[in-house]
Amino acid sequence: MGEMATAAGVLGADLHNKVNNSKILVVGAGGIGCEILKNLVLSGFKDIYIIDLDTIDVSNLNRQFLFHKQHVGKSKAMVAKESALKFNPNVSITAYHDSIISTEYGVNFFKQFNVVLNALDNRVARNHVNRLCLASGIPLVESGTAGYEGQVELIVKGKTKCYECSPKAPQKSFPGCTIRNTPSEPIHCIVWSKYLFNQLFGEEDGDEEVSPDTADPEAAANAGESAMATDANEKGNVERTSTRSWAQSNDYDPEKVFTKLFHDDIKYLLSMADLWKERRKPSPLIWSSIPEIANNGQSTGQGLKDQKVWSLKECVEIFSESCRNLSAQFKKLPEGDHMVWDKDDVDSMNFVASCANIRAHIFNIQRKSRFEIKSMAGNIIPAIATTNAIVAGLVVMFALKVLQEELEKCQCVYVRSKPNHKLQQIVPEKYLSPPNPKCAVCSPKPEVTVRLDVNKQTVKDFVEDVLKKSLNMVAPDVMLMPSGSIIISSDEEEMDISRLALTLADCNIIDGSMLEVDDFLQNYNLTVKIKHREPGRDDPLFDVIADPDLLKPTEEAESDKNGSKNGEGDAKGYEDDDDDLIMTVDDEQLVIPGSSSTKRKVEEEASVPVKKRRTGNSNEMLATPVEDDDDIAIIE
Ligand SMILES: Nc1ncnc2c1ncn2[C@@H]1O[C@H](COP(=O)(O)OP(=O)(O)OP(=O)(O)O)[C@@H](O)[C@H]1O
Ligand SMILES: [Zn+2]
Repeated sequence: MGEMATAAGVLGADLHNKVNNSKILVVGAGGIGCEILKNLVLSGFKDIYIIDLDTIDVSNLNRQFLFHKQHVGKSKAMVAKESALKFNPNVSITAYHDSIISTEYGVNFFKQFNVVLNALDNRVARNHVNRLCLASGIPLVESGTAGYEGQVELIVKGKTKCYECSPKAPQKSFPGCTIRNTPSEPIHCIVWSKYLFNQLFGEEDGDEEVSPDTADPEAAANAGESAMATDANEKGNVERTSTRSWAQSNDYDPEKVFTKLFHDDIKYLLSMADLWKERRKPSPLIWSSIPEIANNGQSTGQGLKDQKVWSLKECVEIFSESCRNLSAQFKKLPEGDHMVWDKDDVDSMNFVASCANIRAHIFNIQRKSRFEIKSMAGNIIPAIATTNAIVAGLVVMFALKVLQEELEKCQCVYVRSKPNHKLQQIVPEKYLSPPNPKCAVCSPKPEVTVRLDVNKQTVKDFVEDVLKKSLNMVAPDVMLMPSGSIIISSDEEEMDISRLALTLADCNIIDGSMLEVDDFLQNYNLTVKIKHREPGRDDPLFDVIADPDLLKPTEEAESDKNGSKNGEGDAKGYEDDDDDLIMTVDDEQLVIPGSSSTKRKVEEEASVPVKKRRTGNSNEMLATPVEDDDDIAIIE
């Protein structure tokens, strides 16, 4: 009784009633999701669905307060439900231990809710929920945090921009040649070491080669001339059956592995002389005479072991030890099974940190502490419980406004690490951001151009890399227009598997071809125009361009690459999928929809009043007169 009266008292009878009768879906039961669920239960929501695919890890316990030690290893969704019910046993909570990206949760599933609240940690799932909410016409409250920064926004089809309206900063990826032949930054060595882990102990992936790449266009002229080059195959990989079988046949002996990777392969690279014409040469290391190279003044933190930069000798010792431990673990696995790299596993992390530093030394790159490597390798920004709590509070406030049909009050809100000049740390935008009319997802007739080499791209890579990884589809069907001939069918029985190995050109897909792509799971149709292009050494294998204006060779389009990189072709970077947050202060993200050249960052940096600049903007809603000049307060 008392509880009911309190809730109605705070919300008012009308909203209280709406809250009582609404049905809500929470996607994700992690840092933000737990907070949201608690807020919903305490605000009087009575019918809540929650879904999470994961189980509880020890590292979640510091901030995901619905979970305790005894829950480690159990389903997040199920435990979150049980814990939240303790606050109010009269609430109905339906929990799914499952991925939201599965066929069961299609448009009809989404349609039963009044509002969907995202509490996810990766772009793939966020894009997917975005599409399903657009397709089912259900409002979506999207949220994310990164350390002290956070963001909450409402997405309603036709009224606001969608999650995919503005291009996200491309996930970092590096050309294979840089990783394998010519690293120049610590991250290149870290990525290489993670690949090495997978080649030796993890899931072997042909895109994660660690041996010298003799097909490097920069060295093509003289690759293969050295005495050692006899074993290079036509794909440019030094033939050693596979790195793994080579290591296995040598019983993972640290000295042999070391010599192969850090001496022989480096000698081989040196033989590709063209690579070193304008670069500093790498220096091969000899196992029996590792030079004494100490921390040489690099930052050593405040004495914390993890924050010291290991000496080269220490690196080699740690490499040996972790290599031995990992191979012992690996041998215990059933035939065909493999390990999964985990930043929190001591040996896995030590292996990557030591290999990265040894390689860095060889290439004259600064070595890093284990701590720094861990955050780079895991691509981690530590989660802050308070930011999650603030964001989750805002999410539920947004949900209340949606129920009251006050969409105009749901401007995007930013939580900032430092106060702005008005001393605000929780900063709303002044207006709802309108949809981008050229959005490849929510515009009335979505269309993109994909530039690639039609003679090299295989159908399989087109599906996996372009349609799935870059355009985030789940089960695409592809028809070549205007004939309507089926190139790819998501129905396995209909699909001619032998076609996957063909190139696009083999299937008559050439420069200027038009494809109709349909993902029935997402209710998403997209027209894809193909533009033939042969990528250079450091170019991604393909790129996706949503805004046709960017293709015109005008000065502006050339000088402003924003928006031209919706998807990064070479998706072999160091990104983990649970890393990208919607909030960054990277100007890549700050593109105003509909305008290819105006960036908010630019607006703030220039002292020209925003009002003035806005009038020149082609976009109707953004051109609305503003009250004062500092309306958009997001920018660092
Ligand atoms: N496709 C998906 N379907 C359902 N839940 C998902 C999906 N993708 C991610 N999630 C869940 O979203 C939640 C995001 O929470 P959070 O950002 O706190 O991550 P975490 O994995 O709990 O912590 P951390 O990544 O910091 O170790 C996670 O519990 C994750 O399992
Ligand atoms: Zn959109």
